[in-house]
Amino acid sequence: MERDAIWVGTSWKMNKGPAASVAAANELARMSFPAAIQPFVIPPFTSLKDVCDRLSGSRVAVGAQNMHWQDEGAWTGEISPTMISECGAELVEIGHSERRTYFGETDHTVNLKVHAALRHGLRPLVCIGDTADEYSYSVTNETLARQLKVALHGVSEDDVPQVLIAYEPVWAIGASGRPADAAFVERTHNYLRKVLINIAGSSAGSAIKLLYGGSVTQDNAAGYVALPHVNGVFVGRAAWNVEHFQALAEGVIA
Ligand SMILES: O=C(COP(=O)(O)O)[C@@H](O)CO
Repeated sequence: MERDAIWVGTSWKMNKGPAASVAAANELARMSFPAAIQPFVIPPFTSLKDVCDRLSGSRVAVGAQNMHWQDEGAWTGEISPTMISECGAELVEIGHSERRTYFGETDHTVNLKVHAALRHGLRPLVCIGDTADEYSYSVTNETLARQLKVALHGVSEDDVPQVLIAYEPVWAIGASGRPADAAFVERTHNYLRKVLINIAGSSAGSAIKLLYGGSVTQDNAAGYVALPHVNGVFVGRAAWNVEHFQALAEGVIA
């Protein structure tokens, strides 16, 4: 993975069964992406191994959408870091707002998962974000600082640069969301960088990749990436079609 690359990725969320995932992965494997871009896709668990196999040796990194923090055990329905590694994934998404809102993910479990991912050589992609209420009460920064501090608690300075952070306002995600305006993203990412430097020190805190997500499209992606401290975008709906994904990735640096 290119150290200074701009990260452009998509989670397919609960879309694409095994056949559709394999077809998409085959298309992605044939595509080229600008050298400055680090593309990644995050398929559902049922397709993880197939997608990893098809994209192995390509420029597209593959991740899982969630995981448990234990290596094994009586945790019905869960997937462990060892299972994810064995599939060939390099990344794991942790703490997406849909998991926090509907499946009981907490700052504490996010922290356990970050440590587990790093122990297993997986790159954690930690999602943080303020709710619409928090935004309207102007406590966005307080919420994000808390989420970041707990997520990275106990992570060594050496490991911190492995972590990717996606700032995704909950009010910006999905069909009912509205994209955050660029000035707000700029202010918020500046603040996040300061918090990261405060947590991890200047060198490690500056090295962490900070992505923006929430209603990113081909029209607005380049505007976000042009902002200071925005090192990429994490995209949902606008990148589920692989040709749209490629176009969005190319457009980010056009
Ligand atoms: O949830 C995300 C953004 O979804 P959009 O459909 O782009 O609003 C982000 O985590 C990518 O999955």
